[in-house]
Amino acid sequence: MLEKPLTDKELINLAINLCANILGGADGLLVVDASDTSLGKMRVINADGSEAKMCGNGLRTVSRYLSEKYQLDNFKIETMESDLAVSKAEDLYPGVPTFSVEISPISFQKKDLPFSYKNFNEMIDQSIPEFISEQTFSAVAVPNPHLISFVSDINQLELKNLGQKLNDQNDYFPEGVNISFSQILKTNTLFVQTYERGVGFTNACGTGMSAASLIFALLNPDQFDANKDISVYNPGGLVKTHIILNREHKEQSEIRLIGNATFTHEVNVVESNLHNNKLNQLEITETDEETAYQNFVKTISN
Ligand SMILES: N[C@H](CCC[C@H](N)C(=O)O)C(=O)O
Repeated sequence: MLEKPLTDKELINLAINLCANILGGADGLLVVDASDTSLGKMRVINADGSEAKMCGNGLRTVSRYLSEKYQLDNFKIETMESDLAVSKAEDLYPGVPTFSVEISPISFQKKDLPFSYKNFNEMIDQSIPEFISEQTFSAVAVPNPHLISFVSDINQLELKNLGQKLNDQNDYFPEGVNISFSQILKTNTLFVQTYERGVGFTNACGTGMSAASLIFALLNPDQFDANKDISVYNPGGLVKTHIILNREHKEQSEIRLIGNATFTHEVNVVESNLHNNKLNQLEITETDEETAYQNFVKTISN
């Protein structure tokens, strides 16, 4: 714990510097604070310095950090909009610590994303020619904003162009949006690639894979088995999701994201250098966990 918390300005400067210049780059900075309501509080700062309401991959790693700090396997973590239930799960593979986290709250309302498109209040399996013709889109907040489109093949250039269009100054998503293209490989098996708000392409987006799983369950009853987890492949590997779908009140559906919480390096830094955004004297020690995760990735084939 820091002697003196970083100011928001210090956090933003540090996130931009860390994500651009350390360890070959990172998607964002996770901040663990004390909490009055849960075991700890997580804040998410994107690589561009913007703050997000939620980070699914981040919540799993913060869960592991707090689980090991307090020797607990089931607890809650405070996030911007709600305190979320997290639990240690069975390792996906030897040497791959795994956590299951609640992804919530869920909203399809335009005010919660926010988006504006014609007089729509929701955007579900909607043809939006202004985005990409012959493709349908669904928008959901978990609670950060996601735009999901199911495709037969992922056109990365189209995904990048749409990602840039809807995260630059635009009238559709004034606060930007994470965009995922997803393929349905077979029953309860997806591939998801995400262009993330505030970052760009990442290996995996936990909330993106969670949002895609929920929309998949909603739109594909014939390929969704509610009694089983969904396997979600991504450019970086695999996670599982579990969806409890409430068709009558879809915002009361439940999402659990289950996946690795891999600490690739330990980084020690003098606190004053965090406040001054000086990262030229870091003490970095690599762990063997990335090797274990890559060994796991070798065993999965979609
Ligand atoms: N870029 C996202 C935040 C990080 C989400 C992602 N890293 C995840 O694992 O969910 C946003 O601005 O909403």
